[in-house]
Amino acid sequence: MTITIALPSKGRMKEDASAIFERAGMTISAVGNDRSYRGRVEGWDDVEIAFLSASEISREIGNGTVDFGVTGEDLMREGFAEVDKRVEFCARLGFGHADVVVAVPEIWLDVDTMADLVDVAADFRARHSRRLAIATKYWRLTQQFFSSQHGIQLYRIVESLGATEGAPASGSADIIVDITSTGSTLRANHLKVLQDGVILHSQACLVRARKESHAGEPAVQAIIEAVRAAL
Ligand SMILES: Nc1ncnc2c1ncn2[C@@H]1O[C@H](COP(=O)(O)OP(=O)(O)OP(=O)(O)O)[C@@H](O)[C@H]1O
Ligand SMILES: O=P(O)(O)OC[C@H]1O[C@H](OP(=O)(O)OP(=O)(O)O)[C@H](O)[C@@H]1O
Repeated sequence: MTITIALPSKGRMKEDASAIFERAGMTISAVGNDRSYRGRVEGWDDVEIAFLSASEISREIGNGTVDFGVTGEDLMREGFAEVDKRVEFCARLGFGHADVVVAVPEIWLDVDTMADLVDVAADFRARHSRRLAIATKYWRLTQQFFSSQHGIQLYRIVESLGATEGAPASGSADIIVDITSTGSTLRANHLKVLQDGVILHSQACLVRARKESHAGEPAVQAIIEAVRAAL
């Protein structure tokens, strides 16, 4: 059986992902020229590498079109409902750290917690006859956190595909849910993270598609063990 591992072809996770595999004793080389999107692993003839973007990798693992991949936990959890049934998070790799957070304008002085936001959402309805607008590209995580975990139903999601932190200032939304690592983008846009507003601490993970064909396949376990030993 050939096992396909999807690794980032570009972006912030590319170098660190390759380095982990190198340390795991799995040296990757491109098949064909340097711009090839296929690779192989020296000494592991049953393994092939597919180079894809981080978001493509999460999709392909969730669909089971690849066996393993390195991608952000946020992308996996946003992409698929009940993701733990579809995939196994085999290892947290110690890079690509970012938190998915709820952030509000700094000038909302009396809003510091999700409980405060419950009041704000009710207030918006009563005073402004409209719902609290949340700019985000994390629809699923936002809905789970607001509706299921905090019982907030009075909100509206405004889809944002970039520059989410600018939405409150431009008036297209009231608050945001987005990823932050250093916090500098939030500060530059005069936004603050709510005290209990961290939805997910994300980092790069080795993720396996749960497939029946993996049972009793020695190479599957060997890959997991090699990567874990490299951490
Ligand atoms: N400061 C950050 N901003 C955004 N994402 C970050 C940050 N730090 C780490 N990440 C993580 O990086 C991953 C996205 O990686 P990256 O932005 O390199 O993908 P990409 O190559 O741009 O993919 P695509 O173009 O398909 O969106 C996510 O899992 C995210 O959590
Ligand atoms: O907390 P910070 O360190 O300021 O990082 C957070 C910012 O970084 C990312 O944007 P980026 O400019 O990387 O663009 P991208 O999301 O399109 O990759 C992310 O969308 C945030 O806007």
